[in-house]
Amino acid sequence: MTIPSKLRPQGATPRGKALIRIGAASKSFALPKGGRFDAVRNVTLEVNEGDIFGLMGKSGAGKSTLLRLFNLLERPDSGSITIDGQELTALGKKALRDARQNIGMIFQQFNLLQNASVFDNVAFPLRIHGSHDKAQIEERVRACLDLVELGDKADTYPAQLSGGQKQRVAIARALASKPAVLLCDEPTSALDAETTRSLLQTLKDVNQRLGVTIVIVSHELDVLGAICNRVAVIEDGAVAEEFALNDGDETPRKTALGRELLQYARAANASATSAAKEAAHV
Ligand SMILES: Nc1ncnc2c1ncn2[C@@H]1O[C@H](COP(=O)(O)OP(=O)(O)OP(=O)(O)O)[C@@H](O)[C@H]1O
Repeated sequence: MTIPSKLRPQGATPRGKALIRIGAASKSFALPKGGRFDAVRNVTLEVNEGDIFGLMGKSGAGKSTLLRLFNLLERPDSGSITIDGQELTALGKKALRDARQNIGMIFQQFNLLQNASVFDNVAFPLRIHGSHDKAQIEERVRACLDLVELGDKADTYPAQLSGGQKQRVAIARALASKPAVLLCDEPTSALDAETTRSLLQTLKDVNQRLGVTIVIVSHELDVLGAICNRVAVIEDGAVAEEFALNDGDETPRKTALGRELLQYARAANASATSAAKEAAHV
């Protein structure tokens, strides 16, 4: 897939620089019978520009809550959330709305507007952020739909699409405002294995060719092993360990999940290498 340069995020920082800083963030929820539950506990994390950063952990560990702190869908009780140099918790409503244009998000259940066409779903974030230039919206929506290979589906409605196609529309919508960051909450959990593979390839392309930094929550180790360069293992709302997938052989991992993930990453690497070799012989 070739991604035209006009789709590249504006103001992208050089690869390798810290783009996201979560500083000692905590989040608790009120329990129905009184008291509070600590879903995220004192998390400090850095995600570098160009990373595909995975948040892994058992069910209920706090992964989704942590991810939702990144764009203040959940506001932390304490701590800071800095994206592209802006501390989000310090921003007023309008400035936060603007800052969120730099942070796209996709969800397990796609969250598309059912009564709107594919075109209007992708145009939605542009229109609500005050873009009134029809020609510009048209150009941007078409470019985003081409990017996810759904250029021919602009006039169809979500109900007429497969799960994989719905998630592609969600990606196109998330990229419409040229964000530097894409947050993915269990993006492949509702998809079959083959559709998952092709969607992961799209996310890799978005990362490598557009330079979009990706943070992905998944309970599927094969998914994280196939696309992440760095991961954090979340246990009881805290970071149990954090590591780069390519330094796994040298450093013993602290957690069982960390060790298991490395096996998946090696398997993904081996299959990518053999696919490349096969392709080279064709
Ligand atoms: N809005 C909320 N109100 C009360 N408790 C919540 C709320 N959101 C999350 N929690 C609780 O916080 C904990 C962490 O939830 P979270 O969804 O972040 O976990 P997770 O690691 O993403 O789990 P899963 O993989 O099952 O989605 C859970 O015990 C959950 O019940």
